[in-house]
Amino acid sequence: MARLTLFYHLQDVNAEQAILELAGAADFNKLRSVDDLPWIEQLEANHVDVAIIELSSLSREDYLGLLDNVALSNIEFIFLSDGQPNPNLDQLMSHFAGYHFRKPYDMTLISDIFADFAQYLVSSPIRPRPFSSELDQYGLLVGSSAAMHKLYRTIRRVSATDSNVLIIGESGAGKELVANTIHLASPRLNEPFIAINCGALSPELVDSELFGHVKGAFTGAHRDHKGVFEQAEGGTLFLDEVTEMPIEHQVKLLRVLENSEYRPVGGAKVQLANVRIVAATNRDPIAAIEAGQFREDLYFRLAQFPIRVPPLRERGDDILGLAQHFLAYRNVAEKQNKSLADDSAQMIAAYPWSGNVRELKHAIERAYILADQEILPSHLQLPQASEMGASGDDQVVIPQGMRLDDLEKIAIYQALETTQGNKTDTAEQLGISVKTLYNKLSKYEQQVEAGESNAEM
Ligand SMILES: Nc1ncnc2c1ncn2[C@@H]1O[C@H](COP(=O)(O)OP(=O)(O)OP(=O)(O)O)[C@@H](O)[C@H]1O
Repeated sequence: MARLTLFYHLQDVNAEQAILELAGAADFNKLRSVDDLPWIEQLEANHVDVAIIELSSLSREDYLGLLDNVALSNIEFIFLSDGQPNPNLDQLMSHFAGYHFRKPYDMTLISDIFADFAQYLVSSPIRPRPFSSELDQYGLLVGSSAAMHKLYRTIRRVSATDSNVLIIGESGAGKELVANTIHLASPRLNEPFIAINCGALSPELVDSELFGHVKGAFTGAHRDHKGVFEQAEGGTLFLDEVTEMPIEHQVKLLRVLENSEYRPVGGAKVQLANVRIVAATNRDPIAAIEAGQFREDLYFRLAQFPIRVPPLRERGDDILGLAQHFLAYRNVAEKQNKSLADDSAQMIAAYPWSGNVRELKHAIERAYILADQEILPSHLQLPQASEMGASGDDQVVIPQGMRLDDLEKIAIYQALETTQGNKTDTAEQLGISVKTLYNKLSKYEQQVEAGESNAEM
């Protein structure tokens, strides 16, 4: 196995010496930054696994150079600073699940973190096997790449606390799985996990959905109704697509996050919420604030601990690994043994995937339905790069005797792809309500996971 490389860019010579002598650093080749080249360029030019960077100040230029820089996305970062507030570094941390330590540095901790990195940064090549998955799993998340292991470690750390968490990631990257995994890894795991989609709350009922109502509070309130804060009492409340909540309603969330108090509609008594909040967005929250769609004060309340979910395209061998994983689960559920042809595996590995794991999952599901035994490239129906984004010729060849519900599933997956995972647009395109779409998607997930795809009559 090749040795891992530790890049260091440090100004404090004593700290530099202490870091190089750490036991945890022993397994790394060491690469010192040179003075006459910006350190980001040096990182881009070398194969680096871990970078420890001491910054008296992180410039705006550095921040932009780091942000969404695919070349750097698989590097584990540790930033060291003198502790002076630095907005660029703060913003960077809201996108990166990296470490930031302030002076005086805890060398034992840094050594442990190096050792932790060394243990996980070993990538094992995936040998495609049709009937079993080879990927590591943490909670509900599957993946063996360095990017996923970094995510697992972040989740493990945040789960032990009661901080609010803001999960930032592209559509379909696995934000809900991350939220659910945080709950499962937290001391609240035996209490409820309640998820709501903030973009799908009906404007008239938003108070009632969040805080509940008492019987007779308004026309149609025939009995008491528990809002999501009460349903999640003692557990975790997942606020999905939080930036999609109309801005005028966001203040309602802010109030309850500030003092934990809420009052059901029509109720006389104020209730106290004991709920851990995990929120998610597929937008850049800073951009949403700048665009006037997201309250800055709510952002700061929610983002006590920001977590970035790596997009699928940054997960290396996990891409083919996930394809195998979804296929293996489907085979077990259907009691079949369909396999991926070699050229299909190559096609999956080489395909320019977006950030969306759902897209890959759907491609496998669709191909599974279309293939009799061996999944050929034509079954995958992956648009050529030149066709991506264009409407193209989307004809699906429907095998004879295909079940109506499979046909419906293909139509839903296809529509989700054309809308890039936007559920409101998908529902509209298909002529169904967003709620129906959610119900159908959650049924498909349960079918695959519980192995019941053929059980319904
Ligand atoms: N690491 C993973 N391992 C296994 N399945 C995954 C992983 N990440 C995502 N998925 C699958 O991809 C789909 C999308 O995941 P999820 O709903 O958590 O994403 P999301 O980011 O919350 O999506 P959206 O932006 O639409 O709300 C689900 O079917 C989920 O099971």
